[in-house]
Amino acid sequence: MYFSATGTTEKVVCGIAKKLWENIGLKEEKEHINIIDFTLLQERQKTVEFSKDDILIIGVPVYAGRVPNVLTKYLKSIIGNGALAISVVVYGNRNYDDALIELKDILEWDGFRVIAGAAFIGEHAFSNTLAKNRPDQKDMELVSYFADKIYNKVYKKIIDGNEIETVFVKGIKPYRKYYMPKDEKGNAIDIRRVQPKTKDSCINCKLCARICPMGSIDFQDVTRLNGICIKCCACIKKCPVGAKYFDYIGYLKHKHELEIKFECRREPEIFW
Ligand SMILES: Cc1cc2nc3c(=O)[nH]c(=O)nc-3n(C[C@H](O)[C@H](O)[C@H](O)COP(=O)(O)O)c2cc1C
Repeated sequence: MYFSATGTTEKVVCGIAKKLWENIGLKEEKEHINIIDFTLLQERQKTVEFSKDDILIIGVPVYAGRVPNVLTKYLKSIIGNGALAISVVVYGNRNYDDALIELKDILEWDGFRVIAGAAFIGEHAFSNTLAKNRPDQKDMELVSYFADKIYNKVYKKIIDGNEIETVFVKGIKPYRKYYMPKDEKGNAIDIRRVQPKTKDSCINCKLCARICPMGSIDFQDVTRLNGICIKCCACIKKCPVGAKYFDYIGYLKHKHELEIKFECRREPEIFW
C-alpha cells in the first residue's frame, strides 16, 4: 500500500514487495499480491482489512517531518487483525524527523505487528535538483537488501516456531511539531494557503485534475481549485507542458533554501 503523489514512495514500496515475493518464491504473483495505491481520494474511501497471515508493506512520503496529516484518518481506518507490517517513509533529503515512528504507531493502533521499518530518500517534490532522480540504483540495492533481511527474519522465526519480534525505529515521542520553514528573520513561512497557478500554455488535457490526491482541481476549469492544496506537486511535476507552478515568494525562498542547505546526499536507514 502506498500514497505517492510524485512516484518515489511507489518505487520503494513496490521494490521491497517485488524482492520479498521473489525470495518467498511466489510464481503466480497476482494470486498473492494485492497493490493498493491510496494516492487518490476515491481509494481512501474504501475499507481495507487484513488477516493474521498477511504481510503489509506500507509507504507514505514525509510531509513537514511527519506522516501527511491528511492521511491520518484513512491510515487509522485500516484493520490489521494481527497481520505483520513493514512501515516505510520516503523523504526529500532534509529529514524524516518523527514520520517513521508515527507511521509505526498508527499501524500498531490498527492492530498490526510492525516487524521492520525504513526511511528512504526520494527526489524532493518541491524541486528538480534536490535528491534528483532518487531513489536511484544505490537506493534500490538497499531496497533489495532490506527485503532480504525481512525475509530472513520472518522465515527463520516461522521455521523455529517463535513469535516474530516487533521493531524499534528512530523518532521522538511525543512527536515534534510539524516542521515549519522560516525566513531570514526567523519568522515562520506558512505555505498552507499557497495554491498552484496555471500558465496560458495549458492544453486542458485534465491530467492534473485526474491525479490531484485531494480531488481539488476543477475538472471543467483546471485553473480553479475546489478544495485544499497539500503542495504535493503532482500537478506541477506531471504536467506534460509544465503549465502548473507556484509563485508565492515564501514558498520559492523555502525551496531555494532547501536546495542549498540539504544538497549533501543522505543515505536511507533501515530497521529490522
Ligand atoms: C508538503 C510537503 C512537505 C514535505 N516535507 C518534507 C520534510 O519535512 N522533509 C523532507 O526531507 N522532505 C519533505 N518533503 C519531500 C517529500 O517527502 C519527498 O519529495 C517524497 O519523495 C515525496 O514522495 P512521493 O514522490 O511518493 O510523493 C515534503 C514534500 C511535500 C510535498
